This record gives sequence, structure tokens and C-alpha cells, in this order.
Amino acid sequence: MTARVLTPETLRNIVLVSNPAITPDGGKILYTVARINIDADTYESSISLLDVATGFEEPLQQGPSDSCPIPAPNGRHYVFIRRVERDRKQRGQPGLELRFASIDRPGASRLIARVHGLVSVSWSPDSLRLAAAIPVGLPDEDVKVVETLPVWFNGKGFIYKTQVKPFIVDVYSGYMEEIKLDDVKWMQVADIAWSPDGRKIAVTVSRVMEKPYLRDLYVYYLDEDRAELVAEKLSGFGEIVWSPDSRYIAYLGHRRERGFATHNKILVFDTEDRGSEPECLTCSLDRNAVNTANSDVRFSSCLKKLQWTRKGILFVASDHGRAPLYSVEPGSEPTIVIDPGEGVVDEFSATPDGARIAYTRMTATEPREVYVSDGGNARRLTRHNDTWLSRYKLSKPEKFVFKASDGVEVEGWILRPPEGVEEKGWVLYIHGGPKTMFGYGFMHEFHVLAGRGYTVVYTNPRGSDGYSEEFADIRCRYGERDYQDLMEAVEYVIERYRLPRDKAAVMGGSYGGFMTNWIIGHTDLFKAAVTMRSISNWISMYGTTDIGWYFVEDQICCTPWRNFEHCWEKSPLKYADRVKTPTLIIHSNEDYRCWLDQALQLYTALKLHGVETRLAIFPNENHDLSRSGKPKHRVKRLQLILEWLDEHLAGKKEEEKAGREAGNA
Ligand SMILES: CSCC[C@H](NC=O)C(=O)N[C@@H](C)C(=O)O
Repeated sequence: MTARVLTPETLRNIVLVSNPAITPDGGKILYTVARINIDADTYESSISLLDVATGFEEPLQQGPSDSCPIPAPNGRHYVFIRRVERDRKQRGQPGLELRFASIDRPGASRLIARVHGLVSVSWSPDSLRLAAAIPVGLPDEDVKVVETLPVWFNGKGFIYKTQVKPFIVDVYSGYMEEIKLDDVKWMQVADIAWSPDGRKIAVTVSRVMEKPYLRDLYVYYLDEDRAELVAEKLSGFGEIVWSPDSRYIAYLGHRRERGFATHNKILVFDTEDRGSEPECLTCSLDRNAVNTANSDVRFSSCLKKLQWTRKGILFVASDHGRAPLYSVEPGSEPTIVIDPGEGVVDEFSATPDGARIAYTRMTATEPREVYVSDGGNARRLTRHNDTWLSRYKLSKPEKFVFKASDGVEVEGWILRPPEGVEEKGWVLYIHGGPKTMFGYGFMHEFHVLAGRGYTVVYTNPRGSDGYSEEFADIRCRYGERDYQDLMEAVEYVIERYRLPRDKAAVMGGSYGGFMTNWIIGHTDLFKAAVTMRSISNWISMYGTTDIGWYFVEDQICCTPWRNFEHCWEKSPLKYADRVKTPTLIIHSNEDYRCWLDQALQLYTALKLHGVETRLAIFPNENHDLSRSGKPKHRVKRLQLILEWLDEHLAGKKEEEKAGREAGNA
């Protein structure tokens, strides 16, 4: 009997659980449940309410496009987002509704505001108003006349006329008023937070268009209708949270000590001692204080990545493929409060006293479910994925560690085909970033590959997250130590796991696509390659994408006018004339992170150099096709990958050719 294994279509089984928002008394958890409807080609999301004591669950909002519940401090109300369909005539109309509802009245809700997006919301302590960061300004309908940077942004489209501004919104009347920050002409607000004493609103904002990664921290005093600058030129994530006494602000980010390779840290600013240096609470940890574990089964969330409870500041950090929840207080060292074992704490929210924490956890073999922890006792509250999972065979990845040639330990995992599945070959899968990590996030795609008979090997080479800041820092040196780590990993697994040298493929997305392109230009070891949302030319990358001009300068250490030669040396396209590996190129036509030109240039070069190549362009998709693309496109993408591997590793093409020839004879 053949084993029942994950296939592209089993995406439909996965229930995407997100946004576990606990009420202030710790009695209830509001969260989003999303299903992937392949036939209707849509994600259907609703909001559920969990009673923590009994585990009893009831629907709060039926959907089909409701998400992001945020409970009010009074514990009785909440706001959420409803996505509304717009027909062609309504183009330009806001696609999101911000709604207000009572926890004890399932199904009912009232419209507060129609918006084009919502970057962040924070309740006033009296539960009457919200501080909200809202995008305003639309692109021209027809000819686009542009005078700003960037022209477009991945997942958002043409944003050249869009600014994200801070507002105060009355949840009862819907009355909105912009918060005026002194001297800020152009702005992109990253986060907003209402102080517990109700008197102040903190805002982090980018105000230099050419350097949008720099953020300033403001405090707006409601009584005086006046904003003051607290800190300048911060970078990183940009999330903020107030201390319970409304004096300090914890900022999640950094000062770019190692450019984009810098770990996000918790920096605490004293708003009553302006100009004083912030205290860094996580510097000793030397880990990125956000979760960067890769997974392709997440759904949008509005929960903050930081929370300051009366027991300390909670945050998740990336560590060796895992993501524990930590707590830290000024003057102390971070300690783990929720250890997810071989898993990741994906999102969390806590009661103000810090006594109870709701969170989602996932592992490499289980998508997210909701858990609750009361000071050490963790309980799982939902089982959305248990039944279907019990009907399928999923293998468990095995971790390996090897010493790279410079003596540094590098980690990786091997996922074998489930028992009963014929082994056809293996794949080296390279993650994006490069500052993200593989580890204990659920990857449907990996189980699909394994289900088809392909062992998946995935590692965290130099440049990855989950280790020290130094480990993540490969600036100016792409294609050097990272490439070596990967190729040394290949030799290690071939020997240790007896993997066939002549049945290997390489694949990856984004930076992983860059590295795939680089690898096929530097070795002929692989029998096939799949390069997705990839980078092939740093020179054109610089001027065509949403983050290109500053990402390239920081990571590759060149611009088209400075070190041009270095930009070209580090571009896989330079080595395209050496490539022999059959290569499948997958790209989305609205990928404004790594624009389509990256795929086209590679495709043309490979074609002209006689390399077997196939190019798949996905319409109306962006850089996140594999994670949040239209369900039918996600299925198609996986099918294309499997076909390519079958043709090149499992000899499907030869078999078909032989069959055709036999038929003709
Ligand atoms: C200028 S794009 C550089 C690559 C990209 N980095 C940041 O967005 C990337 O690798 N993204 C990863 C996270 C991915 O898409 O998987």
C-alpha cells in the first residue's frame, strides 16, 4: 500500500491559526482561524473565542475575511479587521474595514473606519479610542507620475503617493484626527503605542525618503497637543512598548552596527531623561530578538512582538532554529519563560500582570496551535490540525551539526521520505534573507518534496539568523563563506547519510535563489536547480526594487557608481556562461522585492548558453507566492517543482521519451 503523504493539494487541509490575543483578566483568548480554499482560490478567515478555563470555543465573527482581533483594556470590547471584496468599479475604494464589537455578542460588529491598510493599532487605557498608524494616499489611476522613493513595495503595489500617518480614532463615533509630529513632511509610521497613564502616544517614524530604514522616536503629549523627539536614527524592526509606569519606552531594533545583519535588540529609553543613552537589555544574549524561522503556513497577525508586563518585557528570539519566549527587565538578563522544545513560539500576548500568556507554537511536523501558559504550566488549547495530520505520514527531520573548514559549527536538518515512499534523490534547500533561519517552523513544501521521494537537506550557513551577530554578518562577501558552508554541508550529508552524489538538486528563494544561481555558476554537482524569486544581477537590483538601493549598498558593498566591478563580481549573471545545470526559474510578475527582470536576465542568459531552462511567471503574485499566494498558484508552483525534479532526478523525461519511441516503433 502506498503511504498517504502530503501533496501540493494537501495545502487545503492546513488550518492556519494566528493572533492569539488574551483578554486582560486572562479568561479568554480571541484568535483568527483561516482555511485555504483551493476551489474558490481564497483564504477564508474567521475569529474564534476560547474560554481558557474550560477550553470551550465559540465563533465570534464568521468571516469569510475577518482577522486580527485586538481586545480592549476593559476586557469587554475588541476591534478587528474585515477585508471587503471590491469589483472593478470600486477600484481605489478602501479594501479594509476596521470594526468594533463586544466579546459577549457573537456576530455583531460596527464599522469604525474604511482604510486601505492598517500598520499598527493601540488602545487607549479607557477603551474609548485607538492610536492607529494608517496608510493614506493612492497612486494615479492611469499614468503614474512619480516623485518619491520607492515607486512600489512588495505586497502593497504602487506606494509612491502613500504615507503612513498617526491618527487618534474614536471607536464609538469613528471620528479620526491626525497626530501632528513637528517638522515631519514625509512619513512612514512603523509603530504607535498609547501609554498606560493615557497621557502620551509614542510613535516610531521614518522621515527620510532615501533612508527609510532610519526611524525616529517621538512622544506626543495629548494634553498639550505637542510632540517631542526622543531619539533619532534608530533602525531595525521599530516596534515600541511603554513601561507600566508610563516613563520608559522599549524599542525593538538597533543602530545598524552591522547594517542589515544587526540583531534586533530591546533598547529602553527614559522619556524623562532626554538624551540619555538607552539601556540595551538583550545585548548579552547575542540573538535576534524576533522570530525569523521560515514557515509557509502562517496567516496575518496584528499582535505586537514586544509586551511590557508587570513581570518584565516579553519577546521571542531566534535561537538555533528554535524560538523561545524570553522575559527581561531593566538591569537584568533575559530568561526563557516559554521553552517550545523543538519548536517555535510564533506569536504571543500576555495579561498586564504577566501571569498568563497565550501563544501559538509550531514544530516541523505540526502547524500552529494555540497554547496558554500560567507561570510554567503550558497547556495546548486547540487541535485544529490533529485529525487530518493523523491520517498522513510525515517524517520527522533529523538535526545534524558539522564543523566547517574554518572550525565554526554549522547546523542543518535532513527530512527523509516517509516510510514506504520510494527514494528518488535529494534536494539542498536554501532559505532567504539571508538573515532568517531554518529549523522548527512547519514547511508544507518540505513534506511535499519528501512525500514525492526527495530527501530535503536544509541548513543555516553563515549569514543565517539564530546565532551570533557575527555569524549573520556576510556583508560584502556574498558567495564566499556562505557558499563554502553550503558545499561543505553537501559533502557532509553525502558521506554521513549515504546520499547519492548523482541525484542531487539545489533550490531556494530570494537570497536562497541568489545562492542557487551562484551555485550553478560555480559547480556542476547538481543535476537540477530550481531558483525562485531570485537575484541574478545586483546592478539592476539596485534601481528596480522596493529596498534595492540601500539593501545592495549595505549587503554587497557597492552601487552602480561605487565599486561597480564588485556589484558585477557578486552577480550570478556574470557566471551564467559557465552554467550546465538544468534550471527551473519561478518568479512572480508583481515581485517588487526582487523584480521580474532578475528572472528574465537569467532565463535569457541560460537559453543563449544552451542550458535546459524553463521559466514560470506567476501573474498577480508577489515575493510571497510560496507563503501567501493564491491557493491555486501555490499548488501549481509545487507541481512545477515536482515535475522538474521528476524529470531530472527520477528520469521521468527519459522514461516518457523511451515510451514515446516504443509507441512509435
Ligand atoms: C533585496 S531582496 C534581498 C533578499 C530578501 N531579503 C529581504 O527581503 C530575502 O531573501 N527575503 C527572504 C526573507 C524570502 O523572501 O524568503
